[in-house]
Amino acid sequence: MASPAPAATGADVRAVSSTVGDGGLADPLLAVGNGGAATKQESGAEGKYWVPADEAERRAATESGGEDGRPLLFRKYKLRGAILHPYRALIFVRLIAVLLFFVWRIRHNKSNVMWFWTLSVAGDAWFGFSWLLNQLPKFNPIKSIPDLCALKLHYDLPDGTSKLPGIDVFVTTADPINEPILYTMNSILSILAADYPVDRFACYVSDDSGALILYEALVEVVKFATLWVPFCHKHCIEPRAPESYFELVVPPRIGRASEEFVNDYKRVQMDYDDFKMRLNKLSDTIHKRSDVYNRMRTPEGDAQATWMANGMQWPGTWIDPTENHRKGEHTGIVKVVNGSEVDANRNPSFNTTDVCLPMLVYVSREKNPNYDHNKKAGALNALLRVSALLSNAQLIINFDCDHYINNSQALRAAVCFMLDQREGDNTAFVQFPQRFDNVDPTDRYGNHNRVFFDGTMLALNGLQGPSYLGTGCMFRRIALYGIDPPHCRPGNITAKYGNSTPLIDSVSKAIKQESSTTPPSLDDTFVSEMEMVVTASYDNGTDWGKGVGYIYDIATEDIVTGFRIHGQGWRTMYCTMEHDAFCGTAPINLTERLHQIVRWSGGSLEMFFSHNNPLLGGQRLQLLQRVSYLNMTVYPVTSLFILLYALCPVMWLVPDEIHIQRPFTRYVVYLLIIILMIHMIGWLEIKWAGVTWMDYWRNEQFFMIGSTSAYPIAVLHMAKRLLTKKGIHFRVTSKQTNSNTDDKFADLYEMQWTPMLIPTVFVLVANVGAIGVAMGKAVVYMAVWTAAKKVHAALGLLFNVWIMVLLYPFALAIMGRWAKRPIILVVLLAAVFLFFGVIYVKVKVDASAETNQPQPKKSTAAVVAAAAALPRRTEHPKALLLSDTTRHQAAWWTASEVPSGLYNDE
Ligand SMILES: O=c1ccn([C@@H]2O[C@H](COP(=O)(O)OP(=O)(O)O[C@H]3O[C@H](CO)[C@@H](O)[C@H](O)[C@H]3O)[C@@H](O)[C@H]2O)c(=O)[nH]1
Ligand SMILES: [Mn+2]
Repeated sequence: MASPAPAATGADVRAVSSTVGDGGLADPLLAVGNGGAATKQESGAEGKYWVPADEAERRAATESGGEDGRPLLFRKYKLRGAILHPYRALIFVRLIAVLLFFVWRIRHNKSNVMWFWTLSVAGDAWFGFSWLLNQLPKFNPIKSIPDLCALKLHYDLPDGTSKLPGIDVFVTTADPINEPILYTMNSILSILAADYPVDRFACYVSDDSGALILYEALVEVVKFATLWVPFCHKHCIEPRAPESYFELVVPPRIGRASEEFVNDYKRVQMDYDDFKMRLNKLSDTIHKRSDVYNRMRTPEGDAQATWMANGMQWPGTWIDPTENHRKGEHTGIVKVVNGSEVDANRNPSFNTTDVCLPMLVYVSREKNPNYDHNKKAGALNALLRVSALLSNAQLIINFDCDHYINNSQALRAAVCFMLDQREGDNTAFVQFPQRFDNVDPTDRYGNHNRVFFDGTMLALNGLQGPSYLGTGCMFRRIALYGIDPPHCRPGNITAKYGNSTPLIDSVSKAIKQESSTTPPSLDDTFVSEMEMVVTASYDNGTDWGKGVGYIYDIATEDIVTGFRIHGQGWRTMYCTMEHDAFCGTAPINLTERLHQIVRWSGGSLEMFFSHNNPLLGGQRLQLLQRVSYLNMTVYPVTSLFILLYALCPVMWLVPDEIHIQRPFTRYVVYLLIIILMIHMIGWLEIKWAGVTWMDYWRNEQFFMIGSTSAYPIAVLHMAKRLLTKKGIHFRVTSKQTNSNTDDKFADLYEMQWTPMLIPTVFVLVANVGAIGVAMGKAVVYMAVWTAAKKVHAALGLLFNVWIMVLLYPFALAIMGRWAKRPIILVVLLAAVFLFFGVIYVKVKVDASAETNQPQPKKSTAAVVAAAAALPRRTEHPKALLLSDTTRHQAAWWTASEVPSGLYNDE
């Protein structure tokens, strides 16, 4: 787990010694992990479970000098037979077991509540099916490790120049408040300082808020970058996002570090503090300046404009919003922030010629209330077009504004896959895992989602490749243009790119891989062309958002964009690095996190009910790749069954006894076998994925929380969309932290109630209450129960407790600040159990006093058991969240039928 301490030490060592310039990839077997202790453990796992898979290819390449003289730039590893064979065998055996179990249930259709029995068998079938969807694509995990040394050897020329391909880096931001400017600027600084030839990459920032403050912040970034970038290059600084660097690194002292480094460090740190101060003051500066100009130049009664430093009115949104100058309604803006000239005088002491910065471009596409802006996908497509005109790089990488480059070698790592002799030309994108540095140490809401990133995606890497996950993904430009991969012999280009002739020309240039070596001159005609391609109406009548660019009409553009690309026959690669490539922020507030999950799971369902349905679309999808997309689009449905089972304990309120499945003992034995098997498979997955039990467990817990809140809401949204045609609103995840406190994790304790949380509260209360009642029952009936009944009751209770344990992070969440002392929860729970127990005993004793009939009507414990019967996690669609190892076990939910038989069978 990403604990700040070991990371700090690592960064410190790197900064001081200046020796690690290759991102720590010298040993390819150390390719996964995030530093410190975790790395040690994981690298051990690597050596143990992974073996080279491409020795023959490498030999052939060496002998022949390569098919076309191009080098092999990554290494492939497969799972060692000692773990792969048992893993596959277990999956097979479990499949048989689940089928037998299912047949057995059908043949023993004994229940006195037949509708419940039928429902539970339907649930059984669904869980079994969705477990298969999740499990099958993991049959052959493959790890690919970039070979940075080989890349250097072949593409960096001895004269200091380079043959590396061009990269256009995209950053999207939508809101300067919810997405704090400081984070965005840090992300941009890490990009500008990345280890890549400065004339070969450019950074494009999309600002969907159209605010002057963001543009002026970029101007400040350029000023600070002229110091920061050479400092990073000179001392091999990691990470190259200054905020994280200064936070993680112990300030160097003379004696431990060279005097030169200490002096440079101090100077840059001071300059960084100044830079932050200027950023903080920007809002004020703009206000004051605008007041002055408005007083001087705005006639009485006219709208109060917002003014730029050069004395011109800002074309975007104004502080006092007015027609054509408000959020959602303003003209398009494209501005090259730094051009090519940089103030070289600012770094006289760094003795380096490396003062140039990559081109930095500010883009705010036109907003017009009469058009759908297609959220992030629309913003990215606008960047695609502007960059096509300006630099037209062959490769593109996009970042959310809160994700920075954590390993300066990351761009090079991705390029290794794109240029490799074997599959390079057919590789459409290289996806990196998402890592986060603001997550609480115990990762209460499973934000790290390691099971998904390190397990599921690695498995897909053995098929056609990982899906596109949003941020930290490098694309081949032509793959985004809807063009077929070379192995499919692309035909004529029929896609409609709109009516910008320079843009259409740039497409043919991109196909021929001609990058423009001479940047276009930014004259008026050219600037208006750039503004034309970011107008709100540009997409009309074109294929943008359909077959070209990032796909529209869905809450999650990522999964569906990746799907379309895979469907055309492209392959993709997954790249993990020992020192994490990128790092970002995740919502550690439960409500914020659940909103994110609603968007992801809602987007998945939207995809299922669209023409991008994995059963219909994607001609060239490999079978198992298709299965994995199917899994990613249907998994939220599972939550409906889970919710139903989790609510079963309310049955203790019903006086009649319920029998769903008999004979009971045999039933429980079958169930336990199936459950045990799913965890054995999970255990093997943990091993090969190099994740911890804690990651696995958090995944289970959060799947349960989501299944009783966010996923059912997504299903409702989908139903609404089918009826009303209105999609899910893209609610930008708030990255604001509670600034009134010093506590880095204050957001964790901020409880924000939303209706979505009600079902989970209900499930929690039902289960806690049921345990209390079960305890009461034990007091009343212990003396009359047979041994078998006691065992059954204990089993029921166990299941019930299991649900409670799964919902533990939720219980902490609703305690708000009180959760800082979890002991309060323990005491509270004990009190509630006692309360329900006492009430039960009291009611029962009173009732038997009246009727003199002490026999229990129905087993609480059994009912309780029902609750426990949950199926487990499913796959997260967009991965971000879900788990996936074992998913649905028919078994678990079947446990819900425990109530049926508890006291009646046998
Ligand atoms: O109208 C919009 C809405 C969003 N964004 C940007 O989109 C990115 C992602 O938005 P965020 O609210 O942070 O979503 P997350 O849930 O954190 O993002 C995850 O999920 C998204 C899909 O739902 C992916 O696109 C992201 O890459 C992935 O990190 C941010 O940079 C936003 O600025 C825009 O540019 N314009
Ligand atoms: Mn985000």
